[in-house]
Amino acid sequence: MNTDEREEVIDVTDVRRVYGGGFEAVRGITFSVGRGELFALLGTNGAGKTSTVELLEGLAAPAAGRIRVLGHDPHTERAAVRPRTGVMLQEGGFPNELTVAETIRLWAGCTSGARPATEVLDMVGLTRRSTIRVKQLSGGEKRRLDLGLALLGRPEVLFLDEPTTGLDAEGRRDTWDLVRALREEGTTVLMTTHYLEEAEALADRLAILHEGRIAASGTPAEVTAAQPSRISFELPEGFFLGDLPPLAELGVTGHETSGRTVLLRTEELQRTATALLLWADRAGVALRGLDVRSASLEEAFLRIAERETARSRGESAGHEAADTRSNGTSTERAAA
Ligand SMILES: Nc1ncnc2c1ncn2[C@@H]1O[C@H](COP(=O)(O)OP(=O)(O)OP(=O)(O)O)[C@@H](O)[C@H]1O
Repeated sequence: MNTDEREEVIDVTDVRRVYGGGFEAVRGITFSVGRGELFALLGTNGAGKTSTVELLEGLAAPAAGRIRVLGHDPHTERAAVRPRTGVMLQEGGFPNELTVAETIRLWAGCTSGARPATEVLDMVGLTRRSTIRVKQLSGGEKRRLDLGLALLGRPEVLFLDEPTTGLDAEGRRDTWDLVRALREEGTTVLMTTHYLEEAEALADRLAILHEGRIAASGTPAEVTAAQPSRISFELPEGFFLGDLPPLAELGVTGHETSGRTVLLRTEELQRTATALLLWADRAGVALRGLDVRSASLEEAFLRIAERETARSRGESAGHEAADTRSNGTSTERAAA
């Protein structure tokens, strides 16, 4: 999409969220989502995903920063935003005694321009479960009902908080297909997920949150391209690692060996792979089990989480050291 044409449907600038006890769960995040885009928020447990989504849904006001959804403040102008958005929370909370169809009709009664219940049931694959009481649904079926309710009002913007948690593989694929179809129709989707293959499959862009801050963002390809690629192979019989050309000259930034299997990491995949294959050719050997691949989103995620955890440990160690220096005499006195 040409950036000049891009219509920002969700616009978040330097937003913070502080809970009652003073804990800062969201520490100054900035991102935007264009119309028809699917944006995924990723992060380890407690990174601040739900805290962020709740702000976008207008359920709470940010402690600082600015949020616009469809051009409005979702908290103070909730009446303008809410009818145009669909929300699937992590915990649905339906009346247990109603059937699936009754639940949809009840919600439809409060939704202007609601889709017919039969259409919603079909979209989320619950047609054959329509007369079942909600309390008898499986966890995955409840997630589908949740999604159906979020879709009732034909939302322009859809917030999905872990939409496929608890779904089996088939249910997850069905949900992906549905989300893709909605995006094709122009729905803007912001979702959180713990499934990195889900983000890789669906997201146009994503952000990885860590301790309330955005640690990485971009298209899935951009986020993974920033991580080293991997080349693995078996060392030919009679050869040792030292027989390869110097690894640094091959552009290798790290390596591991396990038995005869060698794993090389490189940020210059083409150069390293070419040099390795030329070497094998000249040496007249075959590299068995040769596997050349870019980092997956999962690898990128794990490396970013490791890096950020190390950084925050380093920062807190630095602060402790600074505290010790500033209180140095008292520590020394205590030790004395
Ligand atoms: N009501 C609350 N009061 C105080 N702290 C809270 C509250 N809700 C969440 N937190 C804290 O805020 C941080 C972020 O929580 P949040 O639920 O946003 O994370 P998350 O990324 O959605 O995690 P998960 O993947 O586990 O759902 C956590 O440390 C959590 O303990």
